[in-house]
Amino acid sequence: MITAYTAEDVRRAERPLLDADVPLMQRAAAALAARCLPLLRERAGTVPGSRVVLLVGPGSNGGDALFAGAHLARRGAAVTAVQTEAALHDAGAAALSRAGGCLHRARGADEQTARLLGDADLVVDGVLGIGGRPELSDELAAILAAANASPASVVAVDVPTGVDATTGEAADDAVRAELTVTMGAVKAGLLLPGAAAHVGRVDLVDLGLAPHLPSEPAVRRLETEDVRELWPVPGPADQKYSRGVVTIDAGSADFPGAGVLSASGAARAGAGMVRYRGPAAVRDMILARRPEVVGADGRHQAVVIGSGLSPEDPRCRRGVEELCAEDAVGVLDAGALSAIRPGDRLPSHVVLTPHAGEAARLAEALDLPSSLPPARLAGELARATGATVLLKGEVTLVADGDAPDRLYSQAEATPWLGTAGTGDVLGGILGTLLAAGLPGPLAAALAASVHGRAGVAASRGGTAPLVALDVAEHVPAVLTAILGGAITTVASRGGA
Ligand SMILES: NC(=O)C1=CN([C@@H]2O[C@H](COP(=O)(O)OP(=O)(O)OC[C@H]3O[C@@H](n4cnc5c(N)ncnc54)[C@H](O)[C@@H]3O)[C@@H](O)[C@H]2O)[C@H](O)CC1
Ligand SMILES: [K+]
Repeated sequence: MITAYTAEDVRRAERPLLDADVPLMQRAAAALAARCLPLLRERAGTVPGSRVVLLVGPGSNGGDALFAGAHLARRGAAVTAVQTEAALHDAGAAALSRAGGCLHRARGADEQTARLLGDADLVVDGVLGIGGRPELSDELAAILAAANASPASVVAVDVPTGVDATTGEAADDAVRAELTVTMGAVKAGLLLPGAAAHVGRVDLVDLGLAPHLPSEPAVRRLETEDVRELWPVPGPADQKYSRGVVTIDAGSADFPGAGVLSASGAARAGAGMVRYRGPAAVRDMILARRPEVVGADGRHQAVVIGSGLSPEDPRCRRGVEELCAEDAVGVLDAGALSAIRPGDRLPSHVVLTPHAGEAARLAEALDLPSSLPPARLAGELARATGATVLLKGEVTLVADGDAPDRLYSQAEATPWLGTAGTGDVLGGILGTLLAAGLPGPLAAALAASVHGRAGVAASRGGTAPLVALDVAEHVPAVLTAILGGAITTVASRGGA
């Protein structure tokens, strides 16, 4: 699991170490230089004679870059620091000079700055770190635009300049890095939607901050090993009812396919049983495709309501009222989201699954500001309803209904998933995880992760169009790749 923290959390965690004279900046710079070396070798062939440009701002972020530049200069690279402001980290600048590097004071993207950036093999962005605000002066924006246009590899120090370390809000010209080397702790903003196009790979440098960070990170991201650990795998004593029964209440005369897609997502994610409740015509269509679905309502552990329903369909409001019960477990999607009214209180095992447009409409219906950045919007919707909110997008966010400021952020998805019906499949996968007993926020993050991976697999690694049903059909292969080892162990233990 990746855990990420606000800029304030990180500043607070650094303080005791700085007070104890722990040389954090020297460690950060050495680690940064070590990560730059392979990129330089890849780009320029060898380090001696390669061209490195450091973009250096007024604060400690510039200090990191300058000390790292000194390391690279000692390895034979030609290092020039392009200074964006008069103020500079003095000790860092002195170290770079001693190592043979040069300084250039930029005035916007002046001729020399443009030439240096155009000829560079590697650009190190040390303009602003956690002290940076995303509003850029015209001069700075011009320098960053020239860096982004350069053919060089771009490495951001701590946070790409122009990206807010806590919220992820990004200026248009914010640095677009291939690699972000982040210091001490992953910054929350690096995992949030606005930053996604800017951060590239994120590599954490351990500075010993862990004991000083808060126990609750601002943002979490599940990784492959978390999916392996959390995904419900049946044991020898399990049977269909103990694994979990999901009822699908989706699909209507106009959108019958939503029922098929939602039921397929649930079935392929490994539900003990999938039931369908809804019009006979939709049921028959589901059964023609998925004979394993049970066409009669009955006991279940979770219910998925709303995909392929118009907001006026009485099933929507009925579904919301059903899930307002204290012990309710389920998913409200699409049409059912429009049936939520101010004052409805849902438990956190109920997950709302809006895309951006649905989230904005729901916010309006609940008298909340609708133009908030995604992380705030997800949190406010969770706070207002009590439900867990899964806000779909390139980066999917999950806000915990019981602790709305606690977020999960999952970024496995491919843009090929932007096609009709993939959200219905997600609702089904999520229903299965809820029916298996996972808590709302964890089920939502896990569903988003596996759905995204299934999208990548269905689009052959992001190289081909997919249809929504493909996503459901690829869930087992994704799980095989992740769980393979773990399940073999269980099976051989059972058989021995
Ligand atoms: N604390 C440590 O010892 C360590 C820090 N590391 C690195 O330090 C930076 C944080 O450094 P800080 O000096 O606090 O902030 P910045 O370098 O980001 O500079 C802030 C500086 O810039 C001005 N400013 C802010 N926004 C703008 C803007 N949009 N345009 C122009 N100027 C702006 C602001 O007023 C300040 O003067 C951290 O990120 C790490 O890189 C080490 O890594 C670990 C030890
Ligand atoms: K930076």
